[in-house]
Amino acid sequence: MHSLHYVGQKLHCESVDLAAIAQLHGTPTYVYSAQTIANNYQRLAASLTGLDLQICYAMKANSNLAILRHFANLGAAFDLVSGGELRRVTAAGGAANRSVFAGVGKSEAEIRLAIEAGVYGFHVESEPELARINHVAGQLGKKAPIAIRINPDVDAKTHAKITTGKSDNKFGIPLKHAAEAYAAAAKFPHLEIKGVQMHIGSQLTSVTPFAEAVAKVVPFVAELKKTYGISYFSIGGGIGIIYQDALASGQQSWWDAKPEAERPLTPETYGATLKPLLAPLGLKILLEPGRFLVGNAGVLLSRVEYLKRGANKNFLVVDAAMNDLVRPAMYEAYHEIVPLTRDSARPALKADIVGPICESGDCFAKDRTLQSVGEGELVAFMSAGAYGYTMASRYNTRAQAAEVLVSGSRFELVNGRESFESMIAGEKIPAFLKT
Ligand SMILES: Cc1ncc(COP(=O)(O)O)c(C=O)c1O
Ligand SMILES: N[C@@H](CCCC[NH3+])C(=O)O
Repeated sequence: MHSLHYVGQKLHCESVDLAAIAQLHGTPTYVYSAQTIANNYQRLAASLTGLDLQICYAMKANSNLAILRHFANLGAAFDLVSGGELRRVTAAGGAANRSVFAGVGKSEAEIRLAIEAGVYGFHVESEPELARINHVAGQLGKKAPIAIRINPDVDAKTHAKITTGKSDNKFGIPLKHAAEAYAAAAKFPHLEIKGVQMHIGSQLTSVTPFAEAVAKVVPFVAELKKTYGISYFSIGGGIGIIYQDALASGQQSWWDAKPEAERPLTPETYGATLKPLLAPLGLKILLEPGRFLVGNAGVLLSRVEYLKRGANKNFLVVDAAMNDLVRPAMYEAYHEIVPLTRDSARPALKADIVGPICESGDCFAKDRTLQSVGEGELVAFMSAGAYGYTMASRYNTRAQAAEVLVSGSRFELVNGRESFESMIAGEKIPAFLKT
């Protein structure tokens, strides 16, 4: 469920007409719904009541400071993957001491920053990393809390580029080597073994791989509790969202019309399936959802620049591009595209929806049929709240988009459109080129 819906013919986010935001702040602009995020968060937390639960929002999905503060207010901690993300948590007023630090390539400087900030746990991805964390903690005269990321070798049945729990992915330590890794960790004087972690992939639309992975590692987790007295098990993130039919799925009626067996993965199914596997462990359970919490809470607003006729198809050239939203180019991802003002009396148009960047891959959709769009009109790319702005680049010297947060009938710019001056601020012409 989400808060994007038509009021009459105008697409709204909560009570705000999205066209008013586009008018005021221009396009391309990301818009997020605070209400949808809160609903997603509370619904997921409710599905696991009874467990000692901490949601660590995977901030790589959307790390705007306003979004982070919203999560902090809701009681979330954070799953972070870089020193930069840690600094964002602090800047937003989030709790670093309840947050966890993942990633295969943590630098010494990042480890130092995280120990000083008092992170809850380092999610360690290799044996050399154990040695490095121990070394830095020793220099600081501290003990660093760690959990080892287990790679359970389970097929997440998602896009090949976003699966992480198979043995040929770079993530985690294979289950069969994990006992040895923990034994190695126990020997380091500046490490405190605190937990265990796994994350099998992103955009999972069935609960089966989650259940398979949890069931596979639970016996080992119970062993760790006995041997090392670990206190937590992080089962990662990965819950998928609806990309096709994104707009309609915001309404209860869409769900009611579907037979139970055909409903996409819900937090209720996720919770009901995993709770019986996790509860007997008697451990704190951490979840690291990203996309599920923010994906359907965001849209990317864009304006149609041209309707161009090709030899055998139409091209709708919009002012957003792959630098703003790279998912279609990178994963062949589907994003629903809808008009901000609908008019069913107008003929439908079939076209490729493309951006202005000089790459054939700068294509959001092929042969898509859109209702009521033409030159100068506004469209929304649905389900763009996760891995949208955070994956943006400046390719073709395109400024990064603006971001707006909506709450009820209020909205505020939470990141202004990047200026040309700030894009080039770090660049300079060296003396030897100056004549
Ligand atoms: C360690 C870790 N935790 C959590 C996530 C969040 O994933 P998602 O946005 O699919 O929930 C990711 C990204 O896949 C991750 O690498
Ligand atoms: N960035 C990806 C998901 C990868 C998640 C990060 N481990 C996406 O847009 O779907």
